[in-house]
Amino acid sequence: MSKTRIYELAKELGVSNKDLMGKLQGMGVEVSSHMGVLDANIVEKVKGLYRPKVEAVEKEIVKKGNVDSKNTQAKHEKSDKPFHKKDESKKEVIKKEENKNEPNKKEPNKNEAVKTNVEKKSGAPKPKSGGNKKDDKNKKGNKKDQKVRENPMERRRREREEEAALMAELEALEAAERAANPNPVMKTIPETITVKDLAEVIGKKGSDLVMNLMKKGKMLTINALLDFDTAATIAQEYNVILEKEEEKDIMETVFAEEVEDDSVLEERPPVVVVMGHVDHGKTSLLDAIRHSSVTKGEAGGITQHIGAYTVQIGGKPITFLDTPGHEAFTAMRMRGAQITDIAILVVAADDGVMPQTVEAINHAKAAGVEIIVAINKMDKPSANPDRVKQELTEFQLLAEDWGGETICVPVSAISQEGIDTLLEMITLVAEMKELRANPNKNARGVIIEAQLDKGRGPVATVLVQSGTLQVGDPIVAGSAYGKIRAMTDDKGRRVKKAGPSTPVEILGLSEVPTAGDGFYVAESDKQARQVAESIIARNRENLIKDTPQKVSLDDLFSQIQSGNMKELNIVVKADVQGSVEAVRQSLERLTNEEVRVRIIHGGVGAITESDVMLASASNAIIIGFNVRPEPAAKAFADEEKVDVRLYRVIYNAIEDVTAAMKGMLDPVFEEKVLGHAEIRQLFKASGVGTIAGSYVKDGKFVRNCQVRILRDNIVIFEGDLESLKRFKDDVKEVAAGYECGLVFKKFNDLKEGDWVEAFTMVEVPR
Ligand SMILES: Nc1nc2c(ncn2[C@@H]2O[C@H](COP(=O)(O)OP(=O)(O)OP(=O)(O)O)[C@@H](O)[C@H]2O)c(=O)[nH]1
Repeated sequence: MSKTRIYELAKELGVSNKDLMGKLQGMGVEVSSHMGVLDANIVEKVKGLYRPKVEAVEKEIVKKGNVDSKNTQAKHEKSDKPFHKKDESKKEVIKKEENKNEPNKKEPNKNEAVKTNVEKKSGAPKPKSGGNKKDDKNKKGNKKDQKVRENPMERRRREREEEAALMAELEALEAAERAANPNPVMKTIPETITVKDLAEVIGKKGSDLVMNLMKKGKMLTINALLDFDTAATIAQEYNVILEKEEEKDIMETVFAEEVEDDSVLEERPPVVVVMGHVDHGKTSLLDAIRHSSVTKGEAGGITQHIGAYTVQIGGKPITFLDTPGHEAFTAMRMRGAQITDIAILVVAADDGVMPQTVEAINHAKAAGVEIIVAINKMDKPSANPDRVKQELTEFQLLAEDWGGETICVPVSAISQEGIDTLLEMITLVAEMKELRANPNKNARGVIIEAQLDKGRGPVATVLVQSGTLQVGDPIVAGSAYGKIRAMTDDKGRRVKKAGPSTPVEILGLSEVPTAGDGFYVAESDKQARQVAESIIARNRENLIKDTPQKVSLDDLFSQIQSGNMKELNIVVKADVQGSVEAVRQSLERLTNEEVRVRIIHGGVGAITESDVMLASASNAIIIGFNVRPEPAAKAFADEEKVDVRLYRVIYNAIEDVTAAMKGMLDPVFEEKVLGHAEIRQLFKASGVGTIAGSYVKDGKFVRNCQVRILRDNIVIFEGDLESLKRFKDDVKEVAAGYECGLVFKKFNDLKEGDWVEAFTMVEVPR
């Protein structure tokens, strides 16, 4: 019967001699040293004792999914198949499991462990046969016989061979691992991440990651926050490459353009503005409308004034903006607020179409707003509605009863005549326009007016455009933000909600917002504050960067080329109506396939702030004939970067616009001062004239430059330099600190002490 020494069996089982000897003693086998010899039946018993533990550990690993069952089986059957990394982890577990039983035991080195495992599974150090278990068992028996017969030399050689074979297997294992995972996994994470979340990203258990970090000397809890770089370094170990998530612009989140599905849209009331010439009855009409609804039983108040109000007509609400006039309307538009659906154009029946009526028409048209004409003061004996209708035809507003499409309603704000009809017409037009909005979402809208109330703080009237505004909503409007503390409707009643087209007064903003600013409901108070802060920062930047340039003749061509410009809007102001019409016709005729030239407003008189406002809101240029901008309008145009061109001859304006459209405007020249010289002595030379002996004080004088001569700071001559001399010679240039002789073209009336300024005209890029 074959005999096995204790140390040989210990090696075969991958346990320490001490461990094995302990086990043997427990079995009642007498052992004195690790050189002791064991009978085969004892060896089998010992192996039987160790096997369940090994198998249990293996089963556990399979259960954990660390080893796929197929692989395990294959490995039990085919020991010549290359190892997988998973086997390695299994070996680690086996080792740990065994070490647990014997805490003092030194861990065998990696290769030994691998070897032991191979031996355990195959029953032979490195069998090359792919035979069945039975065969293996037989071989095992042979091997033991062989071991017993081996002399120490042979044994060492065999061990070296086994080791080499195992090393080769290890290498193969690593290669297989690399082949199985050729590319690292890419994942994105935010700027910071908790250990737990990072574990999830790299597909590990949080506790495992904590352990790993601990081994590296980093004592972190599962909820500890890691910065991106630390997280990336850790992830790399797991073959995961991390990238930083792009920070989503909070402004984009809040201001994202709304694309609404048709199914979520519901009918909303129209928003109406009243416009017209001064004294034609805008305010009276708004009062009459409000009054008519109050007398029809609407409780509350005429007294309450919140910048907008809603009236009910046949159960259908209409919202009126309480600030009449096209300036207020365009000022809002200039700030980007498009809130009006319908404009009521008030024309006094006894006065007819007047300059501001024309402005109102053009402002409304430029905004693409539907116009309903209210022919007012019909109670007056001098009322002549037909004349009004006639005059309106000049502005492409043809009354319905004259075969056109413009609704004209004769009314009297004083006698209330026709007010009901006017309101009915508004609801009719609104229906035709199919005004709709989604009420079931966070609200958005516009600040209509705002002020600081001593007791209540910033108070703002807002018009909800979509969604439903609610008390408690975190709101942001320009640089103002806050949680809505309270809401009041136009009748002075406390309300909790306000849907589309509803005006309400709100409390709770951090500061007074600007009329025309949009308001948005944010996801949280924090987000509202962050957005407001971003807006403040952006405004600060804009102050430095300045307002963006609007369209100008100078860059018209490049804008046409880039496809940004499909329409050239122009406001024309002239000294007489004839010029306005002449210019309108000539300019509109320049329309070509690429650009439509559109005169959005034409009028007689100086260029006003209202003109600049319209131009700014409609991205238009202003052309003036024999008129100048009012001082305030000039400053306003500079501020708004509106291009204002002034001409005395219509032809020049047409020529400029034509050239601008073709990108062929004449180059622009700018004066550049070269230097100054003082005339110190005068000489007369026959055939030359007067030579001014001068001293160049600063800069330089060059041949053929232009000059202006100043006497007591008054320009007495401006023209060309005939010749520039140093002593008797003509020279190209004389620098500061040198004397020279100057001769001026066709000018000799000089005095000693006169100053000469040399300048040249240089072309500047447009
Ligand atoms: N007879 C008569 N007078 C009217 C009517 N509507 C307004 N008025 C008078 O016309 C004058 C001007 O009316 P407002 O309502 O102030 O006109 P407005 O267009 O608001 O004027 P501004 O605010 O200055 O632009 C007032 O004296 C009104 O009493 C009307 O239907 N009939």
